[in-house]
Amino acid sequence: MTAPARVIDIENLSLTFQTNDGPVHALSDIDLAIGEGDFVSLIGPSGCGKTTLLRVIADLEVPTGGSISVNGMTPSQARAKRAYGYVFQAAALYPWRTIADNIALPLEIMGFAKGEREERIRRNMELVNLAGFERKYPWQLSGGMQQRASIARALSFDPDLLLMDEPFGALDEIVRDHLNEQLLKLWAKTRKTVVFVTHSIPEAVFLSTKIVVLCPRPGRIYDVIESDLPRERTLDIRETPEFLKIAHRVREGLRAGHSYDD
Ligand SMILES: Nc1ncnc2c1ncn2[C@@H]1O[C@H](COP(=O)(O)OP(=O)(O)OP(=O)(O)O)[C@@H](O)[C@H]1O
Repeated sequence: MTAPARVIDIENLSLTFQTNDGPVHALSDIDLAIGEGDFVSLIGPSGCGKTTLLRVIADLEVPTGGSISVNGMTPSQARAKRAYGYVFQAAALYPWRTIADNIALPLEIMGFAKGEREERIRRNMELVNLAGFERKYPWQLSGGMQQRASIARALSFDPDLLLMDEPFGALDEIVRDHLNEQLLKLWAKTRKTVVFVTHSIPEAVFLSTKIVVLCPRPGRIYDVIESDLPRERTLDIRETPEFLKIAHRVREGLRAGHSYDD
């Protein structure tokens, strides 16, 4: 079996923000390889650079040192080629547009013809189990449904890479569990590569093929855990010794990198 192609290659990457209070070392000495079809979670305490790392991949921040390639290109080339879809913590849907019209937005910007737009809206709404809600407005949907709509929007132009910044962080645990299961099914069906930011240990372990534990000041990688759980999982897996072992290692990493002075 050949090794999966590299989608993201990060070497010795750093990013220092210059602020009025002096430099902030948001990322330091980051080395990370993400293969095609991987589901990678970034987990760590507040301020350890999770969002900054995701934004570097998305070309929304420019590193101050080291190198990064996305699909073999610079992040800016990858962004120009629409290599990724981005899902934010808040669903960020336009309240004056229907769900279908929100999903259509990137397609309109990219100049897709009307028929193709409609087909993609239909396909992606089905993928996130929102068929039938096309004409609703975002405020008529629950928080979980809104997040599913924003995932459909990120997938509408069929990027190979999905970047997700704590998409389910604001939802209650039962809804989050349900969306985690749906996201895994969607990942299995679409074979996307996913980079997912979370604060939740069970969420990271349940979803990921690889878990990256970060620690702050400066933001750096403390541990990278390759999961040996089967790719097809249901929530019951959280009771198994294999799951608990990985969760334990993540917790140890978080504890080691944590400062209780905050
Ligand atoms: N534009 C910016 N200018 C200055 N400092 C910044 C900027 N963006 C982030 N930072 C700082 O960089 C560090 C990392 O921030 P980042 O938001 O990436 O952390 P995080 O791990 O995603 O945190 P959280 O879990 O709270 O979202 C923090 O100290 C933050 O204050």
